[in-house]
Amino acid sequence: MKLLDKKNWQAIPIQDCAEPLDTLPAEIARVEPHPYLALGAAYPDSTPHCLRRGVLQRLIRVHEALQRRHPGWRLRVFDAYRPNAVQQFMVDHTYATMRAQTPHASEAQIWERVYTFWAQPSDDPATPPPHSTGAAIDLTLENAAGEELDMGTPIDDFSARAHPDFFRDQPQHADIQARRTLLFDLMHAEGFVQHPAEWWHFSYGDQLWAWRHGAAQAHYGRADLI
Ligand SMILES: C[C@@H](N)C(=O)N[C@H](C)C(=O)O
Ligand SMILES: [Zn+2]
Repeated sequence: MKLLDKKNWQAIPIQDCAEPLDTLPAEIARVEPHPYLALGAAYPDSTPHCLRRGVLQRLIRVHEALQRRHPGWRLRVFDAYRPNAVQQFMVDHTYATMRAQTPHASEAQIWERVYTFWAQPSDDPATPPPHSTGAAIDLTLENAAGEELDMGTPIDDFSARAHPDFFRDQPQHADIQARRTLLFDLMHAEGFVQHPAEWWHFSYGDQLWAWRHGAAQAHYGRADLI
């Protein structure tokens, strides 16, 4: 299952608007400890809990809209800014995990699976992995009791169940599909686009956004280069 053709979106030109990275406010919940820090990823000059200013402003409006619909509920951020070195670390980690879990699979089969869910690490400023732009975010919802809602899979579940519409024709899981649809609708209303293979990944203004949005240019390139 290859859902993204890199040729389609990584060729889109980037005109970076040079907004700074801003830290997520306390009212938006975070997955703690940060999952990639916990795995040993290094962030020597940065924190994963930040986004480009305009992207964060949109996310705060999403959060306010969620609270109008469901008082006390909060967005819960799993990952936001991710330098290219961390992208490489997580791709290597996922390859090693899949290698151990499927010893009979070929290298090509495993890489195909890895790159269904991860963008290719790249040092080329013309092809930044989405999270390295500070314009992409992985997130879910929590209720007023601070409990993470059941979205059908955890974030970074690398299976077909991660597909946003996986539960759409399963009436017994209508509650899960309704929560996925709620997250999508709230994010979409603020201009975010969703990754076609992952219910939890959204972005605004990066190349993937431009491709899915039909825009001629992306607004955000690698955040460490501005
Ligand atoms: C795997 C997930 N956490 C993720 O962020 N995937 C996208 C496609 C990425 O690597 O940018
Ligand atoms: Zn993501």
